[in-house]
Amino acid sequence: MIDEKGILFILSGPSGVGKGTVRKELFNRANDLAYSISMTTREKRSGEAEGVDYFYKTNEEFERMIEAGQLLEYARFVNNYYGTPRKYVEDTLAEGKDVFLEIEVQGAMQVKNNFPEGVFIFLFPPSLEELKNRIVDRGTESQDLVLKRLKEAQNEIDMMDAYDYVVVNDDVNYAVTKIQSIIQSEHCRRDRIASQYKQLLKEE
Ligand SMILES: Nc1nc2c(ncn2[C@@H]2O[C@H](COP(=O)(O)OP(=O)(O)O)[C@@H](O)[C@H]2O)c(=O)[nH]1
Ligand SMILES: Nc1ncnc2c1ncn2[C@@H]1O[C@H](COP(=O)(O)OP(=O)(O)O)[C@@H](O)[C@H]1O
Repeated sequence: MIDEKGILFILSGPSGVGKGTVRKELFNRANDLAYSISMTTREKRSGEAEGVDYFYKTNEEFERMIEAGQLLEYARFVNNYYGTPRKYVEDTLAEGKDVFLEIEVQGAMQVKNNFPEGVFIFLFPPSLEELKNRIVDRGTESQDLVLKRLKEAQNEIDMMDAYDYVVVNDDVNYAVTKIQSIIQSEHCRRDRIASQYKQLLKEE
């Protein structure tokens, strides 16, 4: 294989659409993807653990990482910072392993600038009403924050055209199967490009 680097997959979409749920199910099904655990300044929710769901940082620590260029992308989302550790992603891709990011839309757009060869997947709600129900039913946000997240969702949906794929999250299992198909297709596409390249080398 000519290109032995892993492929970077980015799953994004509005808050409450089911990114976390879909990502967890994707990683439950045996595969050799590496999940990049993000840094955040938001408070740990009950049931979450350091180094599993996020690396929890203070504002000061996070801003020091930004200044030191340690983040591949970062965004402020509903009054908190969220960011992707650059070194983990670059080292893992260099080892030939695929890396999977689950991030919000502003950050995904930064990754698109730095890593245009990444594969961008937008998770789409069956309807806005259903999106609202999911955020409310999850019960992690106050009413004020639910409204903030919904307002943000409208802006995020406007960015959908910038993505390579749109997956409707009507049913978790079906959405995960579609994402697995995208991963397989992208490997076949990469192999095709590699085989064309090999052919070119032979002809030289
Ligand atoms: N830009 C960026 N967004 C992230 C990162 N990690 C998580 N997010 C996104 O930040 C948003 C808020 O995450 P969180 O507070 O965990 O809430 P939830 O995902 O809605 O349950 C979600 O859209 C996440 O996908 C990251 O490293 N960078
Ligand atoms: N396909 C689905 N059908 C019904 N409920 C879902 C589905 N996917 C996720 N949910 C629920 O919606 C809520 C938000 O999901 P979550 O994964 O936290 O979203 P996100 O990470 O995008 O903010 C959760 O309560 C989750 O159980």
